[in-house]
Amino acid sequence: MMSLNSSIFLQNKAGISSSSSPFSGRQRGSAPSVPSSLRVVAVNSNRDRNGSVLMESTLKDVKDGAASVIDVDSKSTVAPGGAHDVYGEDAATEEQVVTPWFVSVASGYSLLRDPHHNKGLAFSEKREDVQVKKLMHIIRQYQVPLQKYMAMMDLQERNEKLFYKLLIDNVEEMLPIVYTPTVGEACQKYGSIFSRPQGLYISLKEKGSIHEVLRNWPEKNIQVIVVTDGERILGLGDLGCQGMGIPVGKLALYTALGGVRPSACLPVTIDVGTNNENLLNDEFYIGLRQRRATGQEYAELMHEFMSAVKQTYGEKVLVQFEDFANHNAFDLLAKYSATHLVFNDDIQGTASVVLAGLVAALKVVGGTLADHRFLFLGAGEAGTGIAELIALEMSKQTNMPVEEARKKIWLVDSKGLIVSSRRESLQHFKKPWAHEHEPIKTLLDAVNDIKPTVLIGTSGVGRTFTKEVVEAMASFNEKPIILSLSNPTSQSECTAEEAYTWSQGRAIFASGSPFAPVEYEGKTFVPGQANNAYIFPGFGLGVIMSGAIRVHDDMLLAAAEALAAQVTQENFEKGLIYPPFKNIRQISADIAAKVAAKAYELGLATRLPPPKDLVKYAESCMYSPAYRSYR
Ligand SMILES: O=C([O-])CC(=O)C(=O)O
Ligand SMILES: [Mg+2]
Repeated sequence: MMSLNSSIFLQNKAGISSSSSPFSGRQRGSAPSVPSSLRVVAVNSNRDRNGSVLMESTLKDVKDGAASVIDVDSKSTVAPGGAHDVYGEDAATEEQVVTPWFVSVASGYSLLRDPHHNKGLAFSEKREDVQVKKLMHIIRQYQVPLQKYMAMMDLQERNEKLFYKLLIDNVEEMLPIVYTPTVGEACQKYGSIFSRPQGLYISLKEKGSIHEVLRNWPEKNIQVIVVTDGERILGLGDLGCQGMGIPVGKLALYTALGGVRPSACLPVTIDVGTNNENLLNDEFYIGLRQRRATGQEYAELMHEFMSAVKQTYGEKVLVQFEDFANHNAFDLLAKYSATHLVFNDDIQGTASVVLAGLVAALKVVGGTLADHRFLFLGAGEAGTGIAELIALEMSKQTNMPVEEARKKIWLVDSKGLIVSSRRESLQHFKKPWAHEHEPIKTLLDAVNDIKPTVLIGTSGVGRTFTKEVVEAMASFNEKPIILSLSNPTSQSECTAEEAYTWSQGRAIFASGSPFAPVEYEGKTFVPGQANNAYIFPGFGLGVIMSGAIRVHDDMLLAAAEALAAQVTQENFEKGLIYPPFKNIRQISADIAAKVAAKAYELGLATRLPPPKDLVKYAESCMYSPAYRSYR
């Protein structure tokens, strides 16, 4: 095995490949130490900007990214969004003058090639808006969503600020490109469309050296890691290390929707192999060609990763688990939630967004949570995660024990209704839902028997809410609530059009992936997008800005309530149970404030004293992609 240091190659949000990954042949040889000529430049640059010579002993700090060029805490109103912003740029207000530099001052050719600082043709004047317009014009000319995705990824590599400006200013149009559904297709074809590595790959071959691999990453002050092992990418199954598109996409939303600065975000894919035969036989597959490691081998690698993360980035780095298969997802969350700041987006983020939609929907259909009956198709991470959060909220509202609240919630899995006679053979996360009932095999029979008011699809299997199922829901509910949450669009349990048509326009419908508005009998229905993208960016911001050290369920409830409160009468009239994404940064600030307030209340926040106005504070922390003036 070649040395780890020799495998480093830095590019912006750089892909760094680890020694065993297929990219490792690209740049061998030199260790990643800073050439001495650059060190001299670093000294000079600091003499120029600060008027005094940097002490020799601080050179290493500069190189390691530990030295702060701008003392943000004391000189800027911008708080933790940039408090550890080594180069001061992300944290600077739009009016502040900053020096664009990494180890050396970037200028001329190197400045143009550095995506973090590049402004394209806008170096002489502030022409960012024109560039956004031009890029949108180009992207709209592509007919194929995957081409748009590739153009966006290319832009992210070339000009980071422009990428985020474009995404923020056109969020409703661009979300389906950089996120579900297109990101799903991108992951499936990742090997073929691959041009530059994004994120950090850690494979089984790095066992024993994960700490060193993490240290290869160019940014040192990481606040959020999104990590996957690629075993359950959306509803598409095992995509091995081609799942990297998901952490990259999720973190793009952390920045665009939640204002966490890009340099604080680290996408990670753990490569333990894949059981996907097509990928194993695909000549363009980019990961380890072996079947998945499991059991102790898997657990040890993950444990080393979790320990290395804490060792490298400290207690307060948020680790978001994403798209792990059920068994690992539940085990990892249970194992690390007491010792690390961890959050599972598929279990907890999805739960929070769905609870928010239900709380909002009750304003239309009436009743409290406890007055309703819930039936799920799918009893994995999302299904049981949502069910548990609903039960928790119901129990808080009514003072009934959570065990009682659970009895109003039924789950169907691939073997039928989950009932007590199946208890022995059930996976542990399904056991709390095994209620007393006759066995029922099919969803349709379960719907007709349980007569739910709310039907939620989390099965990862498309088109399972058939005409008969939706018609049955509409036969005993004036306004049936139907949520088709599986992603991407191909896996959605039914389409928006089917839900509205088969319920004669009475369904309150939302889906995980976006659907266009539907005309039914002269009325336009706008389906909401029940996707955790509403929650995790603001949730993460709230955690970071309060310095929270653990995630607590009450913080998820707080996020859900904050989101539900954003749905207006105007939204309801269109059939929406979520606010439009175009206001998402404001919504995220609000969610962040509520999550932070809860963290303070629970004694989990370490940034003291608490800011007086948490919403304003959240806003002040948010990264803005506007070009800065370079001197
Ligand atoms: O990524 C999404 O769109 C939502 C999600 O977490 C999943 O489906 O796994
Ligand atoms: Mg997910």
